[in-house]
Amino acid sequence: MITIRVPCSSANIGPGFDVIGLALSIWLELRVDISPATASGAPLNCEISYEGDGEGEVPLTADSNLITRTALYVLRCHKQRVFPVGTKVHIINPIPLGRGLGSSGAAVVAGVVLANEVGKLGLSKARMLDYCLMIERHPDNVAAALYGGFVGTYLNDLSPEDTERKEIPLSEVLPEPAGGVDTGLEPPEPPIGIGHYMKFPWAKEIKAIAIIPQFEVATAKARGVLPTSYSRADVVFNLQRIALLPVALGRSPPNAEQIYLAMQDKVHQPYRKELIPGLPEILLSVTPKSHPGLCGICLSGAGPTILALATDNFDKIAKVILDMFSKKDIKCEWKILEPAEEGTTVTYS
Ligand SMILES: Nc1ncnc2c1ncn2[C@@H]1O[C@H](COP(=O)(O)OP(=O)(O)O)[C@@H](O)[C@H]1O
Ligand SMILES: N[C@@H](CCOP(=O)(O)O)C(=O)O
Repeated sequence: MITIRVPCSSANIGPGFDVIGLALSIWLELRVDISPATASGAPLNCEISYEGDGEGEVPLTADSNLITRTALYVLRCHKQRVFPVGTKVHIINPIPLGRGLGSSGAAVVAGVVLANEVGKLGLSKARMLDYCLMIERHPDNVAAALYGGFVGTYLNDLSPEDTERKEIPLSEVLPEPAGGVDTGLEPPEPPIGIGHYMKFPWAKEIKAIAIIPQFEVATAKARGVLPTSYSRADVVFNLQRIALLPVALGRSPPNAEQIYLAMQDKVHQPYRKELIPGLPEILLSVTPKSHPGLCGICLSGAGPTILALATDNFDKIAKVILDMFSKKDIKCEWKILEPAEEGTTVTYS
């Protein structure tokens, strides 16, 4: 059996829109078995079972499920049109879907790693990141999930031909359904070295409180509400804060005032308030002064989860945010998470 574990992630951490990612301690797990002797004749040779968040909703056919569609894309780039005979993939997913905790990033990473394992492709993590970026086009979640920890990411300036290849519509990378109409053509291969990352230190005292509302916001929708251009003042505001953020979050003991300031944003959070009732009030009123122990607060990824970074008083901080959502008739669950330093792992038993 091959076990693939991929952590969830919180992207942006305030000003680092599409740049900063933090891998956190909820893991998507795949248990993969290849036994030709017990092959069930499943389409594309892949039988899928699923438990956890999304059970009953997430499609379980290899050409529709995001994890196996991604794996098929990578396999087909390597001239393998189907899974090995008798492939069984059991998916255990505790990452809440559509809440800003990187469920799709984790699914894409899991799919690329699945293809690498079953196809015996021998891809490096750097090359696997290229494949992830052909699907999940912002690097913050996938780099954090693949490499683990607190990361800064960037995309290379590619040649015009490579840029064109990288921007091929998603429908051509992952035709829907992937295996339905198999044209036999090779899918578009990713250019080499699309994206890169750098790991930042993380102060051991800081934990992440995730307040997870019981409604979904599709990342595509939350990107659709953002403007296509910004004022110089707003860009400079974010640059000034993002320059401080990795230093402030790596310094031990943490300085809450510095972290709070470094987590302010004018690029995405203000525009997403229309999708998340109560967001501006929560971000403005929960501060290190009013709530000792709090270091900083932001929207997690595209939302609706709120991420509060804190060193103490976790229950009190969570409760005040739960109460504010409750006034808007929004129920939430909450969890204390820690950085997942290791990133994606593969084990064999
Ligand atoms: N484990 C999974 N298996 C299959 N599909 C998944 C899985 N996790 C996420 N997805 C897909 O990704 C979608 C959520 O992606 P997205 O809107 O980007 O939100 P998130 O913030 O959770 O990444 C789900 O609705 C589902 O289609
Ligand atoms: N930078 C992206 C991150 C989306 O993260 P997700 O966890 O909501 O998928 C964005 O802000 O759109």
